[in-house]
Amino acid sequence: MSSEHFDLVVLGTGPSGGTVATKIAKAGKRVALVDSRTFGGVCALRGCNPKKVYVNAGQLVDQIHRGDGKLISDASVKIDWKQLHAFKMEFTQPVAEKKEQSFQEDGIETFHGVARFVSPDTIDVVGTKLTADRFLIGTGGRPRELSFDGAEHVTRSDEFLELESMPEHVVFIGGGYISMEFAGVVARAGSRVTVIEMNNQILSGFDPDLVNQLTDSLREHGIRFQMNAEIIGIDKSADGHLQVHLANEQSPIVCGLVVHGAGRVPNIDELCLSQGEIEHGEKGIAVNQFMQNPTNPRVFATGDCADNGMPRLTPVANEDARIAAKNLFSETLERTPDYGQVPKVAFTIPSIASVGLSEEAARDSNDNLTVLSDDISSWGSVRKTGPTVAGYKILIDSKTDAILGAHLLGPSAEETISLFALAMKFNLTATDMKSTLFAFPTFASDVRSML
Ligand SMILES: Cc1cc2nc3c(=O)[nH]c(=O)nc-3n(C[C@H](O)[C@H](O)[C@H](O)COP(=O)(O)OP(=O)(O)OC[C@H]3O[C@@H](n4cnc5c(N)ncnc54)[C@H](O)[C@@H]3O)c2cc1C
Ligand SMILES: NC(=O)c1ccc[n+]([C@@H]2O[C@H](COP(=O)([O-])OP(=O)(O)OC[C@H]3O[C@@H](n4cnc5c(N)ncnc54)[C@H](O)[C@@H]3O)[C@@H](O)[C@H]2O)c1
Repeated sequence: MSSEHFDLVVLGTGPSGGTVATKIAKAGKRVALVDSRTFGGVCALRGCNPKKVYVNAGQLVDQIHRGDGKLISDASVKIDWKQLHAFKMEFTQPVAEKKEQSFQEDGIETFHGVARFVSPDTIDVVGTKLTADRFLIGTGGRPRELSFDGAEHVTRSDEFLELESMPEHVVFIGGGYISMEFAGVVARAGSRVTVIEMNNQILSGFDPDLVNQLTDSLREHGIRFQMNAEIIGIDKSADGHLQVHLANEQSPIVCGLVVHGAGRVPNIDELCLSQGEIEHGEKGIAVNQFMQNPTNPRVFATGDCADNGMPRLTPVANEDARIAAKNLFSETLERTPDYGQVPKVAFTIPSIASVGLSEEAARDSNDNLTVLSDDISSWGSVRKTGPTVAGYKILIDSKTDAILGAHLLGPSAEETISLFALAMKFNLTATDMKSTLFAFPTFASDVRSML
């Protein structure tokens, strides 16, 4: 059994682990990098990037259908899942090899297999022992375990992204990011869609009024919602159909595919963290403001597996990585993350976005709240794309003119929200934004009219 010593061992090659490994290796340290799956992490291989290829297809079909008889005269387009999958592979296929090669060119030693702590300064990777002065854990997240009978029939998001055909009826469990992004594409491709949500609202982190506006529009596009629903089991019939049984419903929902969109949890179960004396809990690996674990100071954690109190998104993982890289070998720990205001976007069709406080939180914390909001489906910028839904809600402190939160729905909401994130990070007031000349005609130029 071999054993090697490194300055730093990094677990996970996603946006956070990969970045830290590269920065520290470039600073001259001896670095090992381990992943249990192909190199590249969730975002590049099984998350943000491949997902966006699918969303682009759904948006394209949507825009063509909306423009029928207005912008164009023949809207006969369809999604070919086999072709779409092949196009997605153009982006994902080269990642693993290119990434690993690039890590090795930076002098990083790469290891494949599940990493497990055997002591506070040693991990085991399929029989090889790696000891280190520092460890960076960036093992990300995984879908939450589902506890009902027949959960093995549920397709996870990474498996969904490998499908080359889509059945006539698809059921999504949960009405969060993953379900609502995929559901929009599947519906635009012509399949029936049912979303089963345990709560009374989908997309819980977004503005409820805009979510209602979006939900009404999704219903018009044939997406069916079962709210406040509890799945008690899934059966597979002899002909391959799945039957989803809900509490308080006599007949099961019959479909060809059930997709997991019921939340993700930190991917830490296999790490044997207790053997490494690493404090952790349900929300992930404990970290202080320097991204360091309080019970094993050799260990730092970043991204989706870290209990950093932040949304589990790539920009957060990147910021964690920036800070961990500064602190890992620093004699004085002083760098802390500057997350600013993290913009959130669900790439629904059209997209919904949010930054800063919700209306409820702004009301609780501010006596001088002004709420600017409207349904802007009839605005020229929106109608020029063909009819769709759009709206906004902007929260302002009427005394200081500070922007407290911004919530957008509609074409380009995914881009426009970052203007608000920038304004809020650098304390621009509502008047500052309103007095800025934005290029016209663009969705950004609508911001002046919103304020
Ligand atoms: C379908 C989907 C779509 C998403 N879309 C977006 C989006 O549009 N925008 C956005 O900001 N975020 C999105 N996310 C979230 C985003 O992917 C994550 O926040 C981000 O990837 C987290 O990065 P990370 O560095 O924490 O680790 P990850 O990217 O999760 O990578 C972790 C790596 O660790 C490896 N690993 C796990 N356990 C071990 C072990 N024991 N030993 C060795 N290696 C291990 C894994 O194989 C993996 O490669 C999406 C997620 C999903 C699932
Ligand atoms: N655009 C993006 O930034 C993006 C896209 C995809 C994923 N992500 C990340 O991945 C995470 C996971 O995504 P997700 O969509 O799986 O989770 P989510 O947390 O966004 O939503 C999960 C939903 O499932 C519901 N739910 C949970 N268990 C259920 C059950 N048994 N039956 C019915 N409903 C149930 C919840 O009430 C919730 O509405 C996100 O929180 C986000 O951090 C981000």
